[in-house]
Amino acid sequence: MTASNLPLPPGDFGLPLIGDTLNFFRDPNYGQKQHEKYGPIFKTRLLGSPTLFVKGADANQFVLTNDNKYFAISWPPSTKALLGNLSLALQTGGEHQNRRKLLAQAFMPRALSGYIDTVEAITHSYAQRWVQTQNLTWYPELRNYTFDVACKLLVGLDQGAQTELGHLFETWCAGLFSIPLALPWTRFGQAKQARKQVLVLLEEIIRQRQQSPDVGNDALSLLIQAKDDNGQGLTIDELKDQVLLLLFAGHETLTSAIASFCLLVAQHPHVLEALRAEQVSIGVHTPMTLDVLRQMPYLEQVLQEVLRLIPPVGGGFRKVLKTCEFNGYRIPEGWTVLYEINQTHLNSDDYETPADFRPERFAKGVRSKYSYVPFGGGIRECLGKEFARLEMKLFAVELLRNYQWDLLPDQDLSMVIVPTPHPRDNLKVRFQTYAP
Ligand code: HEM
Repeated sequence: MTASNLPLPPGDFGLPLIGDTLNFFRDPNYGQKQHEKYGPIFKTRLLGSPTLFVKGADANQFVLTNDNKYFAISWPPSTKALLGNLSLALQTGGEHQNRRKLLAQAFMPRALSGYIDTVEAITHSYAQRWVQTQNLTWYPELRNYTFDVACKLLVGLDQGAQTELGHLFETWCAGLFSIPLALPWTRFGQAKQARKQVLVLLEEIIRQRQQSPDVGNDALSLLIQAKDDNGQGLTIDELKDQVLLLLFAGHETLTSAIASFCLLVAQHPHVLEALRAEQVSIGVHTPMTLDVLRQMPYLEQVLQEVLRLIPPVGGGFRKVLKTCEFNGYRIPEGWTVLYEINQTHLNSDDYETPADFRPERFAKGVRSKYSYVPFGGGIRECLGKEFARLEMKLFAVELLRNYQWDLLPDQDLSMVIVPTPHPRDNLKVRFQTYAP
């Protein structure tokens, strides 16, 4: 039997045109409920496109190892327009591979080692401010923190969140997943305008850097000098789009990840106690190095479990390039597929009591590569994965060694999922210095 004779997966297209779009965005448990009804693969309609939701290690492997053959990355029209044509996120095939290799130079171990001091210094200065404030609404602060780190490490800019670039970047971000109607008062229109202004500022930064005798030691300096296999460097237009992508890709995701770490650890005092004990056993190391950071197995397990239980990216969209078969079902050309990271991580075949926060479950590593995919996989696996893990660890180490944070009463800790998971009341805490 050929793929075109096979049945379509079960499911319901919902309302004409909009299908189940509203339920998908409004109900954090939408995927889970539909899977309970239809099994590990179901069809519906999202943003006008017939869409298949798939979860589980086999489905992830099928989608992620067939990028370029059966599938291609897919973004909503607003995101495409705001990222720009020269962004790695939109590039495909050989061009994507070539650019990925070039950009990866900013995330090699040598580059990462050079970022440690900067992350430590920014984390320390934010933490000192939080001690002064004591009672905090933490999430917006954590967003400023990750943006400051990204600005400094990517383009050498200090206190990025307070700059014009920071303000414009917020307006740009707000339009990324919006209705693509470019009018002066729409979110998309304002974001397009902000994109133009952001690109002007990035161009100024890049030109100054190119003319300066001091090349700097941030990602931009590496990207300005980087060459592909043909000896070609990035043009200024491409540099701008790629830097904008990197600023975006790491900002919301990392904020969500460190906020979830703070929340889950505050809710599980025995985990906090074991984390602190591990830090005591390691002792003080100045300067901190990648090697020392590798000697923290329990912290590693905790961070893995945080990204399992509350993955910052819930899944990835792909367009079907060619009709194919999965698990006896037809996957028709032109449809959209969403591989679901969050639902995969809640699979009880791979994780005992999957809803519980139990870092020890990772003591023996992950069961299979595709059952644990917080950073995706295959040729589009997160480019900033090692950088993200480094920043999460440095942030955690600074807090575990020196501070105490307690959740304030009377707050709504239920999760908002869009654009990335965070507590509805933005995580209110009492933040103090810690003396063992
Ligand atoms: C905890 C933090 C992060 C998480 C959970 C995360 C997750 C992901 C995931 C799931 C993908 C693949 C999406 C897909 O398959 O469609 C991805 C792609 C990507 N990420 Fe991350 N990410 C994080 C941090 C970062 C950071 C810090 C950077 C860079 C500074 C970054 C840069 C990228 C880029 C450039 C891509 C696109 C790769 C490509 O298309 O080839 N990410 N990320």
